[in-house]
Amino acid sequence: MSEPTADVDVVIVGGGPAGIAAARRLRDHRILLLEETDRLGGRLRSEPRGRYWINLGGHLFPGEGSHIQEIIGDLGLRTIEIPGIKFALSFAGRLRRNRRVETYPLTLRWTPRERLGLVRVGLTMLRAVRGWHEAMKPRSGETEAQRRARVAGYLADRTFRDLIGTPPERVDAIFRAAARRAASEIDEQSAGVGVSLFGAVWSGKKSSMALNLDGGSGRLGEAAAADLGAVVSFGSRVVRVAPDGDGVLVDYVKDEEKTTIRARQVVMAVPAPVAHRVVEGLPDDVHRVLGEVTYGPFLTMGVLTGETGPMPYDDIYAVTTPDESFDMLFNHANPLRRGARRPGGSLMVYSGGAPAAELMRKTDQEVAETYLADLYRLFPTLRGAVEETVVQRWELGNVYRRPGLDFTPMLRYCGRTDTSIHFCGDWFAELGNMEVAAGSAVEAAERVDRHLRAAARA
Ligand SMILES: Cc1cc2nc3c(=O)[nH]c(=O)nc-3n(C[C@H](O)[C@H](O)[C@H](O)COP(=O)(O)OP(=O)(O)OC[C@H]3O[C@@H](n4cnc5c(N)ncnc54)[C@H](O)[C@@H]3O)c2cc1C
Repeated sequence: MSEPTADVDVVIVGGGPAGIAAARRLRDHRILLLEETDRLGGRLRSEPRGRYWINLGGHLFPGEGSHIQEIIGDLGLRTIEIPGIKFALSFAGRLRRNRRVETYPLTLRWTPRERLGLVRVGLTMLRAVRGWHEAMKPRSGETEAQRRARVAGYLADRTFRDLIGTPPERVDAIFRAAARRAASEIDEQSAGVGVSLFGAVWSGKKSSMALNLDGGSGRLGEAAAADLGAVVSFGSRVVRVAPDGDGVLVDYVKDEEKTTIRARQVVMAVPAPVAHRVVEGLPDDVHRVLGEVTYGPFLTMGVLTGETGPMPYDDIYAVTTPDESFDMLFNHANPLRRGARRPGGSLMVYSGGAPAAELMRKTDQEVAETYLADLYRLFPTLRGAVEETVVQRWELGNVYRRPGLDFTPMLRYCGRTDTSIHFCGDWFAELGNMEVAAGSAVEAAERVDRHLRAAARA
């Protein structure tokens, strides 16, 4: 093991959207970004395939005025509008499309008992979503971090199951599939998490789910890596972060060799369980919070297709599929479907929560066979058109708030001015997304910047 060297102002651990945002904000200092894998982007991942891309991770980008849009613009990238239907529903053998999403269930054939159950849960949800929209509005004098904490507290004292009760099985199946967008089950996630999933979808034109990154979400990490250059060290797995006098020691393993570097400040831009494992010397309550943040798995499969004519899903971007082995299907070629229909296409299917954990234990080939069997049944014209499948396992797929998590020790810690280890990431929200990751990273980076400037003046 090499001797510690007092080398840099800031070490940033993790090169997902949070690490990228922090590195860009701190690039005027001497920084080093340590990333375990051979790429930046974290859970935003896609691979180019000709004019299409295979998508494997996050893909819905926030709009104008967001931190992510600022990064995208600075890097010379651009988001593109998704023209297609964002919330089709395939259920009981029929594909529902084109109507307002909240009315889909009303078009299904239900028994009187199911219909009554649906109306009951529908009214509960309408009230709760209205409350969520109210909670989302910024209040005067409030910082973004304070607003985020307040929204995370919305209906955080009970599970989503507590809120919706147990509706008849077929009604429940729709809610279960929708809830798995939070990589968890209805009885695991807080009611606020479940409601936020529906709130984002029921926002109509204001929906936050309307943009893709041109060329695929993987372009963000590629462009950021090119832009940051030599300050990124790939293949560098951080194994220990420990305060040391007025600095911090960071141990990392690269090419099987352990190196220790000394930094004045460290930004931890990794999932909470990783931070919990590697960071030492934290106050007990902060360490405990890191260990209590909950994640659920996502299993995704990208599908490259080579059809020569139109497909029944060409005008759709997303379909919820409660009857299938996957929870949702995305048509990643939809944003490119303007003008004449070009041959080929790209789809992604995913499972979240308990079914994802179960299916993840199978081999890639078994996963592909399971997913493809359902895809072919849904869209028989796909048979013979699939050219390639890529299976991706995300064990820490998404973070979701469980009822009862007291996040205040972490927020109090972030408010301190005497710390050298800072945290950011999507786990600062009740439900992970790239904008929270970037926003919390900019806040952490600003604390670091203030600290370094104050130290330089002293
Ligand atoms: C299938 C899927 C779909 C999603 N869809 C969307 C979406 O449409 N819109 C949206 O906003 N969000 C979506 N998300 C969530 C979004 O991807 C995350 O919220 C976001 O990537 C979080 O960014 P982050 O930087 O906090 O963490 P991550 O993206 O997880 O990045 C963390 C980085 O740290 C690195 N790392 C971990 N441990 C170490 C270590 N010990 N040493 C060094 N490096 C380490 C990792 O390799 C990784 O690069 C989706 C996620 C998945 C999996």
